[in-house]
Amino acid sequence: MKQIFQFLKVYRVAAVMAVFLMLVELTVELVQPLLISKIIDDGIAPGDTNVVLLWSGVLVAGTLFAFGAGILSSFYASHVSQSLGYDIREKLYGKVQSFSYAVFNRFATSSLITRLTNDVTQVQETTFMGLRFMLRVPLVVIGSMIMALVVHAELGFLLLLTVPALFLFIVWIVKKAAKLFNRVQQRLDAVNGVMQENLGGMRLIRVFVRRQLEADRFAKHSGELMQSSTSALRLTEITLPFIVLIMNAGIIAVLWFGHLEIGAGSATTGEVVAIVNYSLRTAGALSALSMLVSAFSRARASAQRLEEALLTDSESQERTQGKQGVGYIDKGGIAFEKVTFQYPDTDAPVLENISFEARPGETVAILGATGSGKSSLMQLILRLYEEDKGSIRIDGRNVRDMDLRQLHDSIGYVPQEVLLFTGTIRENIAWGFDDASMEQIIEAAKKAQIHDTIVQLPSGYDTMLGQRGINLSGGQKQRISIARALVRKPAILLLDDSTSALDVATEAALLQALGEMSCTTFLVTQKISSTLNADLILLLDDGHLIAQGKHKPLLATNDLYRRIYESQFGEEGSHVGRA
Ligand SMILES: Nc1ncnc2c1ncn2[C@@H]1O[C@H](COP(=O)(O)OP(=O)(O)OP(=O)(O)O)[C@@H](O)[C@H]1O
Repeated sequence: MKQIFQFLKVYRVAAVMAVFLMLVELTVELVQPLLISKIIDDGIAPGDTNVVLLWSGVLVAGTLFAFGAGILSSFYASHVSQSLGYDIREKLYGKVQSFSYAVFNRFATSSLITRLTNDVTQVQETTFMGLRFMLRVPLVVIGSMIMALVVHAELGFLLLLTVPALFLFIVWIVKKAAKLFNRVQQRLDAVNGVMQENLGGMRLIRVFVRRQLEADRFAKHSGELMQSSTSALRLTEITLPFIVLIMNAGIIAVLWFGHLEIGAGSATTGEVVAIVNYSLRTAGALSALSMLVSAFSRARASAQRLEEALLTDSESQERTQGKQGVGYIDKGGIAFEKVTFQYPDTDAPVLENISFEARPGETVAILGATGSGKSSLMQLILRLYEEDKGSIRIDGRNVRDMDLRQLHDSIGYVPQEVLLFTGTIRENIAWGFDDASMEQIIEAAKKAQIHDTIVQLPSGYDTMLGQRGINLSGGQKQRISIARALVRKPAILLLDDSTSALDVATEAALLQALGEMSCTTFLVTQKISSTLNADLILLLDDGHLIAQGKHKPLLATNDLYRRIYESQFGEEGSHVGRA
């Protein structure tokens, strides 16, 4: 909670104003029963119309004043709570952006979305309620008790008996409910997770006839959410009837003893009415407290989840800025020296003792079975993860010493899973390199073999892409993604199985265009056709670099490479290839 309170500091003036105006409103409210008792005892009972008119006038003026103060207090409270929500969202979003890739993967995306939306809203709403009611409730209760004691000590004492017991009961509820609401938020994460997967994979779900199965999975998680929400709400909802029951018993006691006191001449009717009035106000305040309990319990759970994310370490300055603050790559020569890497929280390394050297401008093809570590190797070059042993050098400099931003600026990366955004094709190609001119965009699109396709579209480069590029074919998406990597003229180009959807002719044209560029290219591929002209082929098997070299020597000396070759070109091709 401490972190969240820090956010309030900026708005302390408005928060104080909200509370101050609420106090004004409250003071008037607390004096009202006293005025009513005066009207009854000094005006109505003796039949003095002037007294009735005078105090009624004061009562009406006070009520209007309280009304104005209440509205102004609400204005300030909503300003504070909405601004607070905005600030927390901003800070959290920035924080998530600053997570290292390993830390980012620790949080489920759906959980981060719930935190950024639902959890922030909970805190926001409770802050509003807090400013308006959190202080008001205890003050109404304490103020009513004091005023009741002032009006009539013995009858006021009855009120004093009931309130502490109720207060302890509410504290118990708050503690219990916080745990339950925490579970509600976790289950909400799960529902969001399933929803995200389902909406993202709608096409696959239909094709695999999994609609019913997925609907069942969703219903299961949604049912669990309903169950935990119901238990949490049930617990908080019993608070209200319980409070009303106890307070009504107190009011009956006040009326009973009040009538005895009036009979004995030691209390007036006005005093009994005033005490009943204070009891009713206390009951109202405690009922509001029961709603606050529910909101506060939820907000507490949400605040804890927000703080967990806010207190998670960002990527270190040293890691992002580099020890020497240098990162731009001149030539693009890459050397791996006995590199071993293991993902955090896993049992075994996914890459072991990898050594190779790619000279500037060379094309390196990485070949290997699925799961052999090809993508992981690329992630190490990008420094999304860092090696555990050995070193990676680019142009002779250890990547660990390089400025991460500059390093990424010098690398063009095309991930295995193409990600396009809602926007025009032009915007998608220029994404990450906003200064790109139209000529540069076209040049990149030509090299990526997608220019001819784009110009045939009715709106050309201004064609709007739907969500994730829904209106394009798989191969078209891949090529736009490649154009995006090329437009920045990178020193190093990493293509992670990015040509899988291209036909052989288009792929050959693309590789030729890439070969004419001066960048060092890493090409993860399953197709031997892509490796034929590579300067270096790395053959990975279960995290080990079992062979490296050019096509012909590998074909002649390595059994696995030859088998892969033969599986794609047939044995005939193998003899031709070796010749
Ligand atoms: N974020 C991660 N956390 C833990 N393990 C991971 C992570 N990413 C990948 N792995 C594991 O590392 C191993 C290598 O994965 P990697 O993605 O590098 O293989 P790959 O050769 O690129 O496979 P593919 O051809 O199927 O893309 C796999 O066993 C995989 O399960």
